[in-house]
Amino acid sequence: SHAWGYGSNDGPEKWAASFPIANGARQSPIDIVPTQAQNDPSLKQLKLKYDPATAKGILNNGHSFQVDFTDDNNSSTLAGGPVTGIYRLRQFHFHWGSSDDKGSEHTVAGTKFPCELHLVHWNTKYPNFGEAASKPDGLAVVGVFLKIGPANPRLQKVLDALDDIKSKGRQTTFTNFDPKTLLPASLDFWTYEGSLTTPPLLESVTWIVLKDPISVSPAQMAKFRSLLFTSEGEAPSCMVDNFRPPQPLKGRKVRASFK
Ligand SMILES: NS(=O)(=O)c1ccc(S(=O)(=O)NCc2cccs2)s1
Ligand SMILES: [Zn+2]
Repeated sequence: SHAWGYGSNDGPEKWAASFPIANGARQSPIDIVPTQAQNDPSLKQLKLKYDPATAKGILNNGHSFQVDFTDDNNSSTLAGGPVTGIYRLRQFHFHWGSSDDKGSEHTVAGTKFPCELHLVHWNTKYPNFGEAASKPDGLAVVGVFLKIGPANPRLQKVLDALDDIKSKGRQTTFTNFDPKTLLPASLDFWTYEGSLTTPPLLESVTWIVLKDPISVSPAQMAKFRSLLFTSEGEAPSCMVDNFRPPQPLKGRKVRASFK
């Protein structure tokens, strides 16, 4: 079966058995080394247009939690930056650690952050998300680091919903939310060609990792860690350390949108 997780028996070191692409040429995440990233003046400004009315629901999927968006029109889109065409927002989710010294998937010159936000978009040149997810230019994921600091009021609506989705399979409505409020002031980014960081690990993602983090407080991190990997009725297992470690660069170039 394709049951995978983040434990010692089903975690990232075991994924290649069911998903051989885990050892592929463009796997994610990676360690971003700023001094080795090349500034590319041809990179366009990132254009993010999000309509809060497209927020639909929030779900504990047993690996993370995600906020899903209606993606049957171009109300919430990404364009510009390294991509050609228009990509539609599908969902956003997070990865985090059991303590503040780890949790992010991408690292910056070896530095780990306690949490990382991913906003998942799919290329509208394909008929739907599933089709796009299997194409080399099918997805674009914006990554945002979270750094310990003052409580971030913009996170609160998301964190307050977690009480209703504590265990795997729980979902609830989540509307009228603008994910743009979760972004830092600067949209400076690094970009490289990579993959999904969870099975099926498809090599279809143009990664757009923002240079500047947003803040999260220790109390807010505790809310993330209050979720469970497990369903109601199972022996509870805290949802923490749901991150894949950095993967080999294998000759890929990381470009920077800034000097
Ligand atoms: N951490 S990440 O942003 O790289 C993501 C991992 C999984 C994502 S998904 O929700 O798009 N499902 C992926 C798919 C399932 C079946 C076909 S594709 S996004
Ligand atoms: Zn992710």
